[in-house]
Amino acid sequence: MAITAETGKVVQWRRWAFSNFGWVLSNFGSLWLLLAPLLAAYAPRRLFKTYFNLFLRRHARRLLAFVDPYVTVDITEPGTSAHYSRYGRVTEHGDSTYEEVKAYLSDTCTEEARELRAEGAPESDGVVVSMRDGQDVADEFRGAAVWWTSVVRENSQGQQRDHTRQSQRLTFHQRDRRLVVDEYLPHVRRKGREILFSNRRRRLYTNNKSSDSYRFDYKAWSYTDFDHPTTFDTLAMDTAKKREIIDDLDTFRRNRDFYRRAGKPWKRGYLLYGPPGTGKSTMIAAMANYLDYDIYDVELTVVKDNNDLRRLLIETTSKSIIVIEDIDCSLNLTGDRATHRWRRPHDRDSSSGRDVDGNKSMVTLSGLLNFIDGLWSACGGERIVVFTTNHVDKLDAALIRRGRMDMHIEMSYCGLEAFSTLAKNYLGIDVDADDGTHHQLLGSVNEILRRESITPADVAECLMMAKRTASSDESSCLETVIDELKQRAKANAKAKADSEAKAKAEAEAEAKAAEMDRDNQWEEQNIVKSPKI
Ligand SMILES: Nc1ncnc2c1ncn2[C@@H]1O[C@H](COP(=O)(O)OP(=O)(O)OP(=O)(O)O)[C@@H](O)[C@H]1O
Ligand SMILES: [Mg+2]
Repeated sequence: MAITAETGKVVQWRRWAFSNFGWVLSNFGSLWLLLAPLLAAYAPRRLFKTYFNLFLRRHARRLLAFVDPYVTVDITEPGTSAHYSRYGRVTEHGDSTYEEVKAYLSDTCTEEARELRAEGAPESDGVVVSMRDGQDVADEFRGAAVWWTSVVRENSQGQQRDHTRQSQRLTFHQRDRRLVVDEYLPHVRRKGREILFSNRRRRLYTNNKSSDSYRFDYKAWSYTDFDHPTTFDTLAMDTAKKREIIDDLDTFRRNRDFYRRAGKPWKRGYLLYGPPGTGKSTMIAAMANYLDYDIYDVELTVVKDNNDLRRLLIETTSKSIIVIEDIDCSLNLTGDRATHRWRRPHDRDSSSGRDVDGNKSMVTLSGLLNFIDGLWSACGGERIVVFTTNHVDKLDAALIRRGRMDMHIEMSYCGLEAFSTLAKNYLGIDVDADDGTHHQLLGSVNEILRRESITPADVAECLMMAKRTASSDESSCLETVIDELKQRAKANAKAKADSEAKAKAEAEAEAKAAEMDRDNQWEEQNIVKSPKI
């Protein structure tokens, strides 16, 4: 039988008729009712009344279940103390079921409903379409038919509109009770949450100074809307490597039940390493856009101690990427785990371990390890942790071991595949689809990229220059790009030679200073030891 709102109406009608019929039967149709005067005559009056009532009620319930096998559940709008959370409107107790059900119905069932209502979505520019009061829609779950009705209840405080509470009423056959309660309703909530989540704007969070936590309006995180245009399509890197990362993210996202079965918290760590300008931050944006997650960008230097770090973690939501950029710049690698302090050489007084504001950070390496995979890290689930670094060899092995940082991704210099993505992004030239027209030019590009270490950021800059100066002709565009790449390679080589020369000069100066120190010490010792004349 096709399940429609009409069928739902019939069920509602039958339900009404049966329930009244059932009441009549249970009160007047029972044999016990006929025997009641006899019993009343011989049994003590009070006792008779109590037993008779109990008996009637029990049997009335059974009879009702027989003649009216339909059950209803109301999911009522939260009270006036409700507010909006990340997933929609919730009460003080954080119950967002009503909003989740509404979102589910707006997506799944409204095709059938003819009278709809539209409201602005709380966290996006979109609208939430829901059923008008009194409308019915049918749904089916694993062969069980259910009907949803939107109903309005007048609150006991008055008849004004302000005091009405909206409910979504679910009707189903009582034989499906377990299926509906244990599986269908959780399914509706999950789907509704997903819909609310995909409709909202994504956020980029950063942590506030924990030294301000005494302020009454202190919040651990501040945020702005996250609107980064990068996707995996525009990310320039080796295609096979990109595919591997996307597959890994998919596997992570899909395998909630696997993580539960395996007894592992539902989270995954990625370590992105490589020279500056190879796309580590860009990769994080692509991941967030692909997964539709928020980003929590942790600035460790303003975190006071391990407790504050833990508090930051607790205040993150699931479906998020927690990022610590340039982790090598924050970590002081001397000392044991307990005394590893986080500091940036340029903004800390190294003798006191204080930041520029004089606040002492007590975050230790073990605090950070707990942050990543301690007991607290399991709360919420569905989290990704990303570290970026330019110097992977400087990091403590415990920090990046597999299990903490599950996947190590090297972001490296630009190759021809990455170039072809960038050429498409910036110039609209599809190098892959080239029929041989630009064979020679591409060969030159390939040769330069193989010979020189040019980062995707540098190539992107060259393409921008070419776009500004060259004509729309593809060949002349590519020629300009080649010129730019050559110049860039020359400039990089010069910068490299300069920095090597500078490093060499500094090393020589240090060696000279050390030698002078040694000479001075030797002189001092000899003067002291030589006998006075
Ligand atoms: N792989 C890439 N794909 C696309 N664009 C890239 C890529 N790498 C770099 N870019 C471009 O270069 C700019 C700088 O890249 P990004 O900030 O991601 O580098 P990074 O590796 O994070 O550098 P750093 O180590 O200095 O933080 C980006 O804004 C982007 O335009
Ligand atoms: Mg970066």
